[in-house]
Formats: sequence, structure tokens, C-alpha cells
Amino acid sequence: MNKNIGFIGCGNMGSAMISGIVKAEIVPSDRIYVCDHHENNFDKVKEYNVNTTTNVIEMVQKVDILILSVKPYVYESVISQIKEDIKKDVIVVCIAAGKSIEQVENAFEKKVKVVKAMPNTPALVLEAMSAVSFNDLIEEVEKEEILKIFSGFGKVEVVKEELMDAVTAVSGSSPAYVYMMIEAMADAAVKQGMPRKQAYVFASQAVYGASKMVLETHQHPGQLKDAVCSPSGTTIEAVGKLEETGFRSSIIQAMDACYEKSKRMK
Ligand SMILES: NC(=O)C1=CN([C@@H]2O[C@H](COP(=O)(O)OP(=O)(O)OC[C@H]3O[C@@H](n4cnc5c(N)ncnc54)[C@H](O)[C@@H]3O)[C@@H](O)[C@H]2O)C=CC1
Ligand SMILES: O=C(O)[C@@H]1CCC=N1
Repeated sequence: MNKNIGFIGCGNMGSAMISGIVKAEIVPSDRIYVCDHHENNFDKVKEYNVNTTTNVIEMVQKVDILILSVKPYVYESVISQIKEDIKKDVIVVCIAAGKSIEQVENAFEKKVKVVKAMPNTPALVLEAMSAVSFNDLIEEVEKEEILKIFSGFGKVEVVKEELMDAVTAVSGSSPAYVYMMIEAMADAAVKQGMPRKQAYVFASQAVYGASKMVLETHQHPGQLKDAVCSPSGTTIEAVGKLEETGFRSSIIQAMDACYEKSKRMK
């Protein structure tokens, strides 16, 4: 792709996307620019030979696609710093939880091309799940470019903007819940005598395999669960205990809390 891509913020999500874009060869690394106000944050992307700077104005003047990968509460101040210096037709990509396209447009105090996106950190290993919504200034060819960037480091779907809070709960934040489950599974295996390092491999490969089964067999997750549960077997004992301790309800309540928080951040 013949575009310069800039990132403001080289934290967990910005650096994961940069890594994914370089690994997937979406653009050559010399077309990627990243700005952070702490130079030590560039260590995360050092191996990719991207352009790094602490001078945000210098950076935004060079980029065609600008990804704002800073925390939601600094969005307004970052935008007010750069709004006079962005290129005329720049596409601004907002990945902040809770922020809307309208809020970004208002912060720029003019109509700008805005993409609202919600990726997740598995972008680092090219397995992100991302959602994107476009404002009405984005042309078809630009939509394709944005989809190409996001599909380079995982799966991406275009959604209505009003679904973004649900997306945050189901894929933006959900890696954290899954890591907690893997940690808990490993703890139990350690309790039962397995060395910890091995326990993480067994737990995470089982989660990875189960996810792949859902994605690739297209069977209902309940059907796949039933196929693991032998009559009077071991799994149904575990399933009974998970129901007794409110496993499903716990996940639903956690995701409702995540969704409500995302809505409150507007
Ligand atoms: N961490 C995640 O899994 C996901 C995060 N997001 C969104 O991505 C955004 C960034 O989140 P994280 O990467 O987790 O945060 P982070 O705190 O790891 O990274 C933010 C970075 O921005 C830098 N920064 C802050 N103000 C700056 C400024 N004025 N100029 C230049 N750099 C500045 C900080 O030094 C830091 O390196 C947030 O808006 C979040 O909602 C979206 C999806 C997933
Ligand atoms: O916790 C957060 O607010 C961000 C948004 C999605 C994942 N991390």
C-alpha cells in the first residue's frame, strides 16, 4: 500500500498493531511512523525499524492514515495539539474504548475522515478480532485500504457504530478474561501436580484448539461441548460444577459491566 501510517501512542495496542502491520507486510516499515512522549516506549517496536519520534507535529504532517492509540482521556488534548497540522485528506482512526466518531469530529472542530475501530492485542500474533465503522467522508477505496490494514493482522468486520460497545466487551477486552481462565486452569493443573510451564502450554493449547473448532467446524458450541461430555464421565462433573458456581452468568455479568463502562466513557 502506497500510504504512510502514523501512530500516536506506542503502548500495548499501538505497538501490537505496528508489529502486526510489519509482520503482515501491509506497508514497508519505513512508511510507519510512531510518536510517543516517552522514548523508552519505542523499545517495543525497535526490532521493526519504523520511524520513531517524540515530535507529534512533525509526524502528523507526513501521514495519510493516523491511528490515535492513546488512552481515551487524552484524546481531546492530543487532537487539539495536532488539528491544525494534519494532512488535508488524512484518515483518522480512533481505537479508543467508548469514543464515538462524532466526538472525534467535534474535537477536530471540522469534518474529517474518521474510522472508529476496536482491535485487540492478539494483533501482535496476527490473530486480532477487529471491528470498524466509517464516517460518511470515507470513500470506497479508502474503506478497502483500512480493511486491508486490519485484515493483515487478523479478522475484521464492518459493524454499525452502535455495536462498538458490545464489540469492546466481546473481543476488545475479552482476551483479558481468557487469560484469567488460562491462568486459573494452569493453577488447577499445578495443584494437581503438573509443572507450571507445562500447565500453561496445556491450558492455552486447549483453549486455542477449542476456539478453532468453533470457527472451523461451524458447529454450535453446545454441540461441541456435548461431544466432550461422556455419560457418567469426567467432563460432565466439571460442567456441573461450572453451572453450580455460575460460570456462564459470571461471564455475562462481566461483559455487561464492560459494555456499560464503554457506554459511560462517551
Ligand atoms: N490494550 C488493549 O487491549 C486495547 C486498547 N484499545 C484502546 O487503545 C488505546 C491505547 O490503549 P493501550 O495501548 O492499552 O494504552 P497504553 O497506556 O499502553 O498506551 C498509550 C500510549 O500513549 C502514549 N501517550 C500518551 N499521551 C501521549 C501524547 N500526548 N503523545 C504521544 N503519546 C502519548 C503513552 O506514553 C503510552 O505509551 C486506548 O484508547 C484503548 O481504549 C483498544 C482495543 C484493545
Ligand atoms: O480496557 C480498556 O479500556 C481497553 C479497551 C479494550 C481493551 N482494553
